[in-house]
Amino acid sequence: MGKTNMEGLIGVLKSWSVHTVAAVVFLYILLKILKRGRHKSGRRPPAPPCWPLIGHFHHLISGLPHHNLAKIAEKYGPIVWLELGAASVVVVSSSDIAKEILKTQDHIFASRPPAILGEMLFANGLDLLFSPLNDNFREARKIFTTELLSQQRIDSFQDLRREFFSTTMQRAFEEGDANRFINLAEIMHEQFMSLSTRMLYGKDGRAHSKQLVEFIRILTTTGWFVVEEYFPFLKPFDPSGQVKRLKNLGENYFHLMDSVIDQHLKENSNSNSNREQNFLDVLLAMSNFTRVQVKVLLLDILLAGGDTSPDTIVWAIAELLRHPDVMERLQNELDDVIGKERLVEEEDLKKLEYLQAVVKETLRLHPIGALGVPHFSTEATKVAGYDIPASTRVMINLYAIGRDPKVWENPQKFDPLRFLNSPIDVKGQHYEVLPFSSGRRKCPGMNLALVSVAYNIAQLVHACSFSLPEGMTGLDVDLEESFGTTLCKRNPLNLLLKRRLPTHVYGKAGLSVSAQ
Ligand code: HEM
Repeated sequence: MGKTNMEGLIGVLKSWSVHTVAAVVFLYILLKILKRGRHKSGRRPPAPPCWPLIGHFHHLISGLPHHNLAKIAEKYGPIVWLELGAASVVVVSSSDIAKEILKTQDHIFASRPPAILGEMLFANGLDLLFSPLNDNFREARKIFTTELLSQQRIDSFQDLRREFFSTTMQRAFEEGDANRFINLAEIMHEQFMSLSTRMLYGKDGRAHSKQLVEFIRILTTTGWFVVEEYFPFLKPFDPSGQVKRLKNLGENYFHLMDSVIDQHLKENSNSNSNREQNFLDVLLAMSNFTRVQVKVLLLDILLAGGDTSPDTIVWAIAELLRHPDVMERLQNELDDVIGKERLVEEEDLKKLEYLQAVVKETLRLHPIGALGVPHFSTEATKVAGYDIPASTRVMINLYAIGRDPKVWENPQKFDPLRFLNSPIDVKGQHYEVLPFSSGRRKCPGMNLALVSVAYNIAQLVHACSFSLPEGMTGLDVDLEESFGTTLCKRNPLNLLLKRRLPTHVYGKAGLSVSAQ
């Protein structure tokens, strides 16, 4: 829910006539009375002051939502009750309470609330990301974890990752040779989009389909905040225009994927080769999956697996540029373990302890899913001694948890040393740092993300030297955030990339080696 989205809400409110306002206020009061009847008694978590009609929305109007919610938590405590229009929301900002939600009471909180985005683009939550806790969830999760994201499958994509990183590096060096800067996020997004579609259906979607590239760009850059989700009685009138926009976007995607699937089936029937099955083959062979379901499962990966790793890599490089001592130590580790006569390989990653610490520290400070994906309670329960009714949305402020001063010493400081010789990991067993969340809904792409992120950072730091635009030093690299599909760096990180190792090393790895 970024600033522009809140401006959208204000715009919608401003455009209402007196009659509309009166009708809405009436409906609001009615809703409140009904709700009070439903949640008769109980001790709710503390709540900041609330306004009629919009509830607590005004606390989120300016600034970034995860920052605002962290400030509210500082004042009202680690579990807070918010009314956002008609939706009841609990926001959790401490590791202890996150553990209660994601472990002790995972069976109650592992569902998803209904969402307009899920309805319009994901066929009413027929995918995994938006699916409530039901048989569809269990089946989708199983197919992801066994057929696409298992360790064996991840290993089988190693050559692809090497190939696509080489393409990225080649392009960056060509630009560097011509003294042109590259936007790191841009080339990383391109790499991961090509990689995702190759993993999913064996084709480089970026190279093959301009429409797909455009669709992903629109989906990830436009606001996801839909006013009507919080004021459901407005949905038929669609005052923000978001409902129609998402519906059109969904229809475009389904159409686009139809042609990808048709083409895939045609090529399969024409080919007598015994190529290995890809994920689309597996999905199409599932007799109980409809075509719509196949399309929304593919969209989960295009979306959840698309920007997440590249944006994390950009954060890591930005932090390394701001901390030359950390950059130097990482380069020294890479030079000691790999040497300067070859490029990094994925087998090297487990020997690179400091690199692993850099990855963890980046994820602690910059969890790209800052507020996770909303959870939803399926029955009434108690958390931290408070009564939480059924059908309550739960947001876990993963960003605030990673920076909790009660847990982390000097929490704002980028200091990978805190993870060296420490048992704390980022894989969901230690609730002090939860970039991938934990429990039944934990990110199923975690192991793939961890290897891809570590590999790309290692390659960039070992094989490339970075220069910033003239007059800039590392300290001028800003850490301003943008809150959208991912919590990414707001301003582009423009870099001039040159070769750091002897030229023949790149030649041996199949890259062209024109003089610098
Ligand atoms: C640095 C990279 C990534 C981070 C930090 C990250 C983080 C997250 C988080 C916080 C969630 C929400 C968990 C919850 O609801 O409690 C999530 C869900 C999900 N992630 Fe990731 N993710 C990353 C990369 C990936 C990748 C590479 C893929 C797939 C290729 C992926 C696929 C998914 C899916 C399908 C879900 C929905 C799971 C469900 O609803 O059961 N993610 N991720």
